[in-house]
Amino acid sequence: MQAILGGGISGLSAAYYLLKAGSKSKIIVFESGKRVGGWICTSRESNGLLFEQGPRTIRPRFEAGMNTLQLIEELHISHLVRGIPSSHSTAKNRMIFVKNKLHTLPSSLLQAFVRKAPFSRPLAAALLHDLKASRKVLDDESIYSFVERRLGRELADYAISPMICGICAGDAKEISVKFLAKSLFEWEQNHGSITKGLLATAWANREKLWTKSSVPKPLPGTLAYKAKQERWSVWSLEGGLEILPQTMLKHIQSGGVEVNLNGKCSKITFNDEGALLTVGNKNFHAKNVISTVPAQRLAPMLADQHPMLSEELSRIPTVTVAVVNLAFKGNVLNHDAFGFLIPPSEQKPILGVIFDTCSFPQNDFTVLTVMMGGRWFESRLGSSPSADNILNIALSEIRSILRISQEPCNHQVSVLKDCIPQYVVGHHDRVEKIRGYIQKHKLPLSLAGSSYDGVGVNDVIFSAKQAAKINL
Ligand SMILES: Cc1cc2nc3c(=O)[nH]c(=O)nc-3n(C[C@H](O)[C@H](O)[C@H](O)COP(=O)(O)OP(=O)(O)OC[C@H]3O[C@@H](n4cnc5c(N)ncnc54)[C@H](O)[C@@H]3O)c2cc1C
Ligand SMILES: C=Cc1c2[nH]c(c1C)Cc1[nH]c(c(CCC(=O)O)c1C)Cc1[nH]c(c(C)c1CCC(=O)O)Cc1[nH]c(c(C)c1C=C)C2
Repeated sequence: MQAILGGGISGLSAAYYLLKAGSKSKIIVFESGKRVGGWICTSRESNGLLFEQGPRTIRPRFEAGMNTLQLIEELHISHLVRGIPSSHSTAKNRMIFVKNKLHTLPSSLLQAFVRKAPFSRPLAAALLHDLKASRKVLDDESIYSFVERRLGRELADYAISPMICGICAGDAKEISVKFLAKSLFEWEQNHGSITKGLLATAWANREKLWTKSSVPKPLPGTLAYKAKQERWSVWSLEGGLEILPQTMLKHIQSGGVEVNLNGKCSKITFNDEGALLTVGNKNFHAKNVISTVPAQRLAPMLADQHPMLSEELSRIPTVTVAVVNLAFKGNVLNHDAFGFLIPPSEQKPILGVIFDTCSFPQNDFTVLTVMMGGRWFESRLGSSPSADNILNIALSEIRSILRISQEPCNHQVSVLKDCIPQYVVGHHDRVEKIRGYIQKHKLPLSLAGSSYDGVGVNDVIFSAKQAAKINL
């Protein structure tokens, strides 16, 4: 038997790819909760409105993005895909709230040469800063410190810090530069500055500019091809993103995969035949295990037999995010944008707001999602804020920032406990050490999911595909 821990999108994807590759063993997915999908969760209100609790948009680009689109095709749900072209207002308008004002961030190369508040200089001037700053030889550092050193403090405060909030609800002063800017960091380490590294790379690749790129090109007729032709910035699914795990569940079950809901795994003991899993009060023998549960959940399962591995896994932290979905009758927004983020230096109780219906309209309603907490959950919201408390903070902030005085017709408050891993300084080395330990001890265990190689939906599906390949 091949065991998969976790029935989120990565666990389901692992089962899907094992099945697709023709695995002959019985495949069992163990999911501790009573539903599959993990953080992908869409709810439908009684008046038909859709609320997304977790992810709502997926990027189509790069190998992992194209892979997800291929998966969508294989699941026969391409007709539900709604792409947002990069010319759309929500792709162009991403805002930050600084000093009591909303500012649209530059979204084109041209705009980088013009001064735009809250920046005191055009963004392109940061390149001069980079050329003047001396190289600092380091193994890793925080993305905030890297950007502050090389490009200046304003970029670190007003571009990078909110962006890190908008991806992992984390503090840029703690998150590794390798999370988002690995190439830029390497350019400094190898060439002395980002600019010199960029020029050296462009020069080294000058011939490839006119020949075939190494990134696979989508084939005509595929969804990835359509995404490229139509220049999608992001896409979603008509009816909500949860259709993806639901469709996948039906597909893998019809292929013979067993999905055990309420199947919390509490212990893994490796032996000569593979692994013995303790799930509730039952034991299961597996030839190998693909874990897609958060590293901190896997850690206690291995503590008795592999304390060092368990210790390293438990050092990958997570944060909790409070999500408030709000719906209003009519259009209550004065902005046509993706939404806005608030840099942590502003010390506001919310992280940002997504203007859902600007991207995907829902009849005559405005749907907004307010995100709160993250790395600052306890310090800004307290240790266990009530749902009413969270709702009131969200409403008071959107009243003051967006000037919305109308009461919402629908609302939903959710606290997503430990939902996003934090790739803090040293994360890449830690993951290497963890995988090195597994390899050295020849454990029949593969790791996938958001704790290791990327936190987006594309990343985790791709990580599950890689894990399935190893386990064939
Ligand atoms: C608020 C929010 C917004 C997001 N927005 C975006 C976005 O816009 N775009 C994007 O690409 N990504 C986004 N993401 C990230 C994306 O949602 C995640 O990367 C992805 O859903 C993670 O899937 P997973 O299967 O790896 O993990 P999970 O969804 O965490 O699934 C793991 C599963 O394991 C189960 N489990 C835990 N412990 C055990 C155990 N002991 N035994 C058995 N099962 C167990 C859990 O119940 C869970 O179902 C967002 C995430 C959040 C939280
Ligand atoms: C404030 C909290 C959060 C918001 N979104 C997320 C959190 C934790 C989660 C999230 N958003 C994105 C990703 C990564 C997807 C990927 O492909 O890797 C995750 C895990 C996408 C995203 N959303 C915003 C940005 C800048 C990004 C990065 C990629 C991209 O450019 O598309 C913007 C944004 N996110 C949030 C808000 C309020 C917001 C506003 C502009 C919320």
